[in-house]
Amino acid sequence: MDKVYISQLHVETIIGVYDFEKESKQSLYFDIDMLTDISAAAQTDDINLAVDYAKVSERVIEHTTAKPVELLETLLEQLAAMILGEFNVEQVTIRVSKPAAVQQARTVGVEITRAKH
Ligand SMILES: Nc1nc2c(c(=O)[nH]1)N=C([C@H](O)[C@@H](O)CO)CN2
Repeated sequence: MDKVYISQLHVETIIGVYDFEKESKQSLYFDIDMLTDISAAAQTDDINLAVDYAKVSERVIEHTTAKPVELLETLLEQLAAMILGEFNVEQVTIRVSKPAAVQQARTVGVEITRAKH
């Protein structure tokens, strides 16, 4: 299967378990791998037959900033369902990093893989 990907998409949003995290935005960085068959897009040179990484990026930013959640896990499940539901993607892997969360670590985060069933 082919892959369309987005690397280090930066989004500022309210996210976190603790009260202080609900008061100011933090940076999240997303890496998204989307498995899809690119042959129809390649043969026709038609963006409408491609998984448009710009549109996926827009939707990820929109969803992430729309309604705050506490856990990265919750956000990733929602984003995976959105991408599989709205785009021609068979399987998606999303990794989110929250670099300010643990002072002693360069970054921390969560990664999930979900497929269409
Ligand atoms: N597995 C997770 N662990 C933690 C999360 C999370 O979303 N998933 N979140 C926090 C806090 O919000 C943290 O970022 C603040 O330091 C802690 N652990």
